[in-house]
Amino acid sequence: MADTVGKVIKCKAAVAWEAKAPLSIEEVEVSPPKAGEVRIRIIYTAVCHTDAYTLGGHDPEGAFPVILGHEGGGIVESVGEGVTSVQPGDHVVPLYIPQCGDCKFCRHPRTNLCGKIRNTQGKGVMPDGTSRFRCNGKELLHFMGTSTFSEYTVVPEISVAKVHPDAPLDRVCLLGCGISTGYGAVLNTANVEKGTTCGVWGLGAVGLAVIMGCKAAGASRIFAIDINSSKFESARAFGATDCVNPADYDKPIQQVLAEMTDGGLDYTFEAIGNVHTMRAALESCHKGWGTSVVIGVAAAGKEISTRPFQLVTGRTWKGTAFGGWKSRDSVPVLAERYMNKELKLDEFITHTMSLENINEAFNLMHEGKSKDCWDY
Ligand SMILES: NC(=O)C1=CN([C@@H]2O[C@H](COP(=O)(O)OP(=O)(O)OC[C@H]3O[C@@H](n4cnc5c(N)ncnc54)[C@H](OP(=O)(O)O)[C@@H]3O)[C@@H](O)[C@H]2O)C=CC1
Ligand SMILES: N[C@@H](CCC(=O)N[C@@H](CSC=O)C(=O)NCC(=O)O)C(=O)O
Ligand SMILES: [Zn+2]
Ligand SMILES: [Zn+2]
Repeated sequence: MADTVGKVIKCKAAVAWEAKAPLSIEEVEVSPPKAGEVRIRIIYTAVCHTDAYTLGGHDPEGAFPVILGHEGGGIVESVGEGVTSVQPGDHVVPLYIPQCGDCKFCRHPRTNLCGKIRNTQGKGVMPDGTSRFRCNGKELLHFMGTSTFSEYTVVPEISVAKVHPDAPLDRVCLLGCGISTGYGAVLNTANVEKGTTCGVWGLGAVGLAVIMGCKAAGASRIFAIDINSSKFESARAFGATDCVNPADYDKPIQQVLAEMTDGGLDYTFEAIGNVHTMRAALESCHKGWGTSVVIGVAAAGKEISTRPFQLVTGRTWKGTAFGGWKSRDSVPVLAERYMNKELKLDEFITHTMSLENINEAFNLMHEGKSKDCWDY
């Protein structure tokens, strides 16, 4: 048993004191887990565009000061009273969509949006309404129920997926968000069939994972659409058959794609978070049956629009959170798929750095150069 059990742990964390300011590396105090909670030593974390979105002040739920981060991999340090599904030493991935197994969402086969702790999680506190983090005498908020930008974090038991001990944490941390999301958007939310045509807007980690899913589903053509043509090489490596930069055309991308595909695509995915590309993705779907899936998270106040006629004439507009995966059940399975070489993770890692350089990781993400993963 670790000698930290039951005690406050002092460790390093990247604290977001306010929106639009760089993260600050601080010594923080992490309280022991209460009943039904798990304290995790985070070994690796990655950055996701959603961390930048919240830090940028675009999240209507964003509150500060906070410890961001939601793509982590770690080892259970200690557990609170009544925790039975994990124990100290287990390798785990924290989950921003929990799975209680009992709420009406968990019992419904068509959603993964467990509702058990959504209200407190959205307020940045644990289910009992309090925080486990303090810094310089001030309370810090949790983020997405995970707060992986800290060497130690505390999460509810229902927000932890136990993975195989041989699964490398520097890789499977990516299953905490972007890769699972893009891959699941294809396999769960859209249910892409063999031989169909697909298109994805935005070739960050999420968009590349969409391409990986489309390839796994047996799509006949996979269109990769981005305004940054330097992304096309990796898109092709993941399985894109056609790369299109809307800036190369003097007509709307909807029209370009309709001409290239005899009327439009069977499935489209928006992985940017821009309401204009969400509209373009919907309108690039084939009349009568095309389905478009919104993955990107748009800034506070933004709304989507299209002519209702687009839906009247048979297109479907859907969205996905965490790729529709029921999280505790699915993340261990995805980790096994990685270990069996059925799912790529290594190829998504562009940089490895230390926690001290986290602001550089955010800069690289803003420059469109990275999927970052670092160790502590
Ligand atoms: N629904 C869910 O559960 C989840 C949603 N997300 C959301 O998904 C989105 C994608 O995340 P991530 O892959 O990390 O993001 P990235 O920023 O890495 O990728 C987005 C890509 O889109 C490109 N792009 C920007 N504007 C346009 C445009 N107008 N037309 C075409 N391409 C464009 C960017 O180019 P450049 O780099 O040059 O800017 C970049 O290549 C984000 O909104 C994120 O918040 C993420 C995870 C889970
Ligand atoms: N807090 C925001 C919405 C942010 C959001 O949509 N988050 C996604 C995951 S994005 C991961 O990188 C999500 O799963 N949402 C489901 C949920 O219940 O939050 C807002 O208030 O608009
Ligand atoms: Zn994310
Ligand atoms: Zn539930």
